[in-house]
Amino acid sequence: MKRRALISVADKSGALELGQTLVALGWEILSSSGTAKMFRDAGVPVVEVSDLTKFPHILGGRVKTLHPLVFGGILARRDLEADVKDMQDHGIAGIDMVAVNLYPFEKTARSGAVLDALIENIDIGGVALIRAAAKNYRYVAVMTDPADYAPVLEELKAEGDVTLETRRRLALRAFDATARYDATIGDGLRRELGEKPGEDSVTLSLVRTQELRYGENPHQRAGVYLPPLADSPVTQLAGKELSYNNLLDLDAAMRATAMLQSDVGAVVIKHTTPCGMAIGKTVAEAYDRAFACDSLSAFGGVVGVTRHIDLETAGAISKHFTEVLLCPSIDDAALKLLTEKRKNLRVMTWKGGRVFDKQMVSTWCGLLMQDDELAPLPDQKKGHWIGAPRPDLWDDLVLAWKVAAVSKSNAVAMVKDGEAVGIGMGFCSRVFAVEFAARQAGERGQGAVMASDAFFPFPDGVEKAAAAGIAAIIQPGGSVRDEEVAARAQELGVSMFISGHRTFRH
Ligand SMILES: NC(=O)c1ncn([C@@H]2O[C@H](COP(=O)(O)O)[C@@H](O)[C@H]2O)c1NC=O
Repeated sequence: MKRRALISVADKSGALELGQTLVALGWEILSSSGTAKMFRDAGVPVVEVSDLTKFPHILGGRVKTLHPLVFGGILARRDLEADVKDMQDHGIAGIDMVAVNLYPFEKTARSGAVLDALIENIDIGGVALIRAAAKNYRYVAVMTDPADYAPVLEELKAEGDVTLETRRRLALRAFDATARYDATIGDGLRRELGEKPGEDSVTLSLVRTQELRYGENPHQRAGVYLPPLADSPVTQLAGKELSYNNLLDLDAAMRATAMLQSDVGAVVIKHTTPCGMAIGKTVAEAYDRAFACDSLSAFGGVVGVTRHIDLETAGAISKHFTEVLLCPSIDDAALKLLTEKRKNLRVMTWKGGRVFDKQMVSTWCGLLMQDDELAPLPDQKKGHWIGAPRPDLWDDLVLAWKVAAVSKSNAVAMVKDGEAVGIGMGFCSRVFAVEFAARQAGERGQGAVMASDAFFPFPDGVEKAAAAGIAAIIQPGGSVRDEEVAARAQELGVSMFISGHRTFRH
């Protein structure tokens, strides 16, 4: 008996050669209407599915291959007596190979098509054919990608058959392909219908869009993965390929510049946390001030700015070694200067936007997911002052709040005149964070303000801040010792604003 292949493909590349070779090897080809026409036009013998089933393609192609003579031929277990009897009783002939690729839902969604077009590009029969063939891989070879044709044909010629090992591998890939297809449909329809994904169970399909040279360390393999319908929100204009650690720092720079968005601001990130952050009248000024906070640590940092980069800013940035520069846009002349002076500098533009609404962290206990919101800003109407209100220091308090909110916990930030002068971050004790920030600030701590990303568990952090010359503190409150802490601040003449919310970043 002739072996039979069902070929039903939306993407017809390579399909003609596949059919021709199979026919030359003595196979019979079975195809749906468009694919059958392609074979007929090229003079390749083909049986159209509707001729086999004696049932026409109906509903404009919505039902073409969905028929027991097709699915029976794919799903029958050739060595099971009951299945063989069913095949004989119903005149079903076996189908030994299925080559199917699906209606281009992803391409249609990316083209901005409306709902009707999206719906018509949801493949039903093709997915069923693939799943049936993959389920019955012990007897059937399934190909879902034109790249499969050549190696499978070669094996067929060399071995006289597609080996079980190959059929198994193809089947597993096929199930991945249909899962990815359905996840993409879910994403595309959700987007079109303005629905948010559910939270009880999450279907994520991710495609590796970039293979990274290595991960956090050279012995770790790594890559960047995106959902099929998502694009990276950043564009690289110059420099070496981003590394894994660059991407982590870039994320921190995106968050920090988003926090600074209402101002002309700049941030320098090291190890996913700011080592300088400031606002200024110009981007160049903001950058110089951000750099000055901790110029030692800023070496090899990731710089983010909130406004267009002109030649003056490029001149300022080019003075120092920077790994990555993130900006909304940049002058051609500024880019030229930067790339001439700093060949490896990766220049990235970002107009806003991000890939996921949820922040996902993989732990040894499972994937943690949380809302990925920017920290809420303090509001004088919602929080309250302890001691004398200092509206004159409010702008600095808000900036300090922003710096602490994007810094690693435990974090405190000291700010004076629109510029971070000391950032204590990543400490296990809040009092150590204050000591570190105070050491960095030195004389500049006199009359500065300080933000803390969480409450003070004891008065000691406030005492250290007062000793550094801090005039006002902003903190969430919420400690059992809040009253003791507030009383100490008043004794020391430090005004305190209680904002009401915490901004941990572990
Ligand atoms: N409805 C069906 O019975 C059906 N069977 C196969 N297809 C798809 O039809 C496409 C090929 O169609 P044609 O050979 O007519 O160009 C393939 O992408 C295949 O996945 C179908 N179409 C969609 O569901």
